Amino acid sequence: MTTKISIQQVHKYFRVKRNLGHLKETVQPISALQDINLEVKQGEFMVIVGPSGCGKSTLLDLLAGLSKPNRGQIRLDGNEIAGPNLDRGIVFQQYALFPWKTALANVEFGLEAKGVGRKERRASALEYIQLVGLAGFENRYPHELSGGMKQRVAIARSLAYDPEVLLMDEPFAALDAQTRETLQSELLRIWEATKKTIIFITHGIEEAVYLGQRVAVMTSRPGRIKQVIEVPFESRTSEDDLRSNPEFVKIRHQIWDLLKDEVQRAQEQEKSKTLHAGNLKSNAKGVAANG
Ligand SMILES: Nc1ncnc2c1ncn2[C@@H]1O[C@H](COP(=O)(O)OP(=O)(O)OP(=O)(O)O)[C@@H](O)[C@H]1O
Repeated sequence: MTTKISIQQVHKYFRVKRNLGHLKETVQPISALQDINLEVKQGEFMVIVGPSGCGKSTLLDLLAGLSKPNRGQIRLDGNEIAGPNLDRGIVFQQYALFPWKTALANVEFGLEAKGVGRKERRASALEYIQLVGLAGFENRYPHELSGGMKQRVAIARSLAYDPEVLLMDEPFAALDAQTRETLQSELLRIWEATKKTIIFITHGIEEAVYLGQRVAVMTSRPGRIKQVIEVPFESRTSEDDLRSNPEFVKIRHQIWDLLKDEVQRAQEQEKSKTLHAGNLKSNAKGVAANG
């Protein structure tokens, strides 16, 4: 199968200002991603899983073209990603819908950006509203829709302008467990129907194994790809209860084994960051009291 996205030796760091209390403010680089290498095939469903703060969203921003790597390259169909483009659709955790537009008008918006005529726009938007299971709700405003429905609109909007790749950053994380499971299987159905290449980011191991044909497991910060696990289920949508399939349970354990040390390390990083910030505060107070 042809390579759709190629990530080669990507490094990303941020410059962070540190106020050392009594000392001058300094700027330090924080390494967010280190030596990321990953190939995603045309039509593949690739899931990226990793502990909190490991750089998942940073990687997605690079793929979206919202920021640039400090080193390395990301290519789409062999061309280096130079910025945001309609060839990539993004779905975020927060629905990012226009509150003053109906569900249909929200979906049409992407088509407007692409210069599609009014009549065609409406027909196409209705088709996508139907694809995500929202027929009958097209004239509702976002505040009249549940969280799951809003996320369906967001997915329809991203699909409507027919991107090559769908980038999804924890799109179901804010939903309740039942809605999340429903949307996971809906997404698989949509993926099978549209044959899009999907890169899906999550914290959830079960979600990763359920959705991904392959799951890339990341290390704690600086994020690297620790291992890529194949999930060899032919058709996820035709299996009744995939989650209790022994192979599913085995892969879930395998990923947890890879992740648990990383999660612990990420928690320790978080703790020391909080402690450090606390010390700086009390240092600064001490200086103020002494001065
Ligand atoms: N603009 C920025 N400036 C400075 N540091 C940043 C910036 N964006 C991200 N970081 C840092 O880079 C690291 C990776 O952040 P990122 O949001 O990509 O992680 P994540 O894996 O998506 O986290 P989460 O799962 O909690 O959403 C974190 O330590 C974060 O604090």
